[in-house]
Amino acid sequence: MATQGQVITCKAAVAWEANKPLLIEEVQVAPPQAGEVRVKILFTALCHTDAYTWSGKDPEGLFPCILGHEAAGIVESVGEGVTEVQPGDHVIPCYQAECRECKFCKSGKTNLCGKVRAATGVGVMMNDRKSRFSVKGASIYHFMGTSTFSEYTVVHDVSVAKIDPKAPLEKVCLLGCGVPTGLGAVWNTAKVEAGSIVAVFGLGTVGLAVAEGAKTAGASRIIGIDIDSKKFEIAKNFGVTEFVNPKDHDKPIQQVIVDLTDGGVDYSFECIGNVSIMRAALECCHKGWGTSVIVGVAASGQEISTRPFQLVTGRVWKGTAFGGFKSRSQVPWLVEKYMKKEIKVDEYITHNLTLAEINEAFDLMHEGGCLRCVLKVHG
Ligand SMILES: NC(=O)C1=CN([C@@H]2O[C@H](COP(=O)(O)OP(=O)(O)OC[C@H]3O[C@@H](n4cnc5c(N)ncnc54)[C@H](OP(=O)(O)O)[C@@H]3O)[C@@H](O)[C@H]2O)C=CC1
Ligand SMILES: N[C@@H](CCC(=O)N[C@@H](CSC=O)C(=O)NCC(=O)O)C(=O)O
Ligand SMILES: [Zn+2]
Ligand SMILES: [Zn+2]
Repeated sequence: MATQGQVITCKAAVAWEANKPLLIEEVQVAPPQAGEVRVKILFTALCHTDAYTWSGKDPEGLFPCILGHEAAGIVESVGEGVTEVQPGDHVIPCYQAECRECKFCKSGKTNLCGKVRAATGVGVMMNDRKSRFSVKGASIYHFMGTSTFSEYTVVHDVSVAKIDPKAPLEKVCLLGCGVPTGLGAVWNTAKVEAGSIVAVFGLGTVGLAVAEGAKTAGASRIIGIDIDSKKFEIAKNFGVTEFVNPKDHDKPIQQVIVDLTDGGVDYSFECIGNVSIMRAALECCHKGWGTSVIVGVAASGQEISTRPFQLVTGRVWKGTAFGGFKSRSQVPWLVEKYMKKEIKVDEYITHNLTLAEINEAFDLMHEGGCLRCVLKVHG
């Protein structure tokens, strides 16, 4: 292949500073080293976590960087020792790696992987602790080990899932983050049983995927809570059976939910990233068994609190990363489920733009009508 082993110059959206508009730059992307894969990104969506890091509130946020972690593309070239993917394979980059060798992977208790996390948290590659991106000689940090707001990116081989080449990349890019996170929070982390009463706080993509997961798990009631009543109509399509807008009530929202459910819900999910709502989500759970799962990502310095009595009396607080899914093993399975129409994906895509329009796409995220905006990255 003509580009193999060569530096590729291409377009990428660079976040030079927190909160400053992203700039489309000519970026040099170095060839993949041992254990690395260079991917031509065809489509990327925006997730709220990109906005969070861009805002400057992420303690791991480094600038300048190339954000983006919910995408799909085609392998352009591979470094030495890479055996599981080859040029031409269709792939989804995975910010949650899966090496199958580290103590996390072998534990059978978690989907977290320790192989490359120390490097991805500081915006570099494991091999030489350097970035593969530069602009006019200045190094640009990677983000979450994926950096998909670029025409080409370099990822670790443990951070890439090979998928069915027949899958439409402009849709299945969503299986890189938000949809699996919501489904997996229900199926893997909470393990919701049929007949359960479920509360979902925040009806963005992640919260709606929680609702979808709860519906397929056979939940009897799925209560959606959001401050924007316009979300309620669309939420019905994802399985939400009842809606509560905290603005319509004088009582604390946890009391409203407890009163609605004869003592509290079996499972609750916080899909916003607001520590006060995390408390409410725990405290609306039923005494003795109610379990609350934290999905939302809260800003640096924010901490959760509740009376320990809430836990003493049987409520359980959990959290989830990528919905507990083992990325390389299970993302291809999620793609197959989508192809068989067993899970929704298209329904979460409300907007389509191009990489050049990325700042408009971020603006859309803050408007009520946007779930996921998919960017066409090339041409
Ligand atoms: N743990 C993990 O692995 C992952 C975590 N995340 C995190 O999950 C969260 C959700 O992501 P995403 O769905 O993309 O985000 P969205 O912003 O699309 O969804 C959040 C929703 O919550 C609403 N909301 C805001 N404040 C409140 C409130 N006080 N009470 C009720 N609803 C409220 C928002 O309304 P409005 O739009 O009007 O503000 C919005 O509808 C984010 O924190 C994200 O970083 C995402 C992916 C993976
Ligand atoms: N750098 C952030 C960490 C944010 C975070 O918790 N990320 C989630 C994925 S969010 C995707 O949209 C995650 O998987 N966490 C596990 C991990 O190892 O990062 C911060 O410090 O707040
Ligand atoms: Zn995400
Ligand atoms: Zn591992």
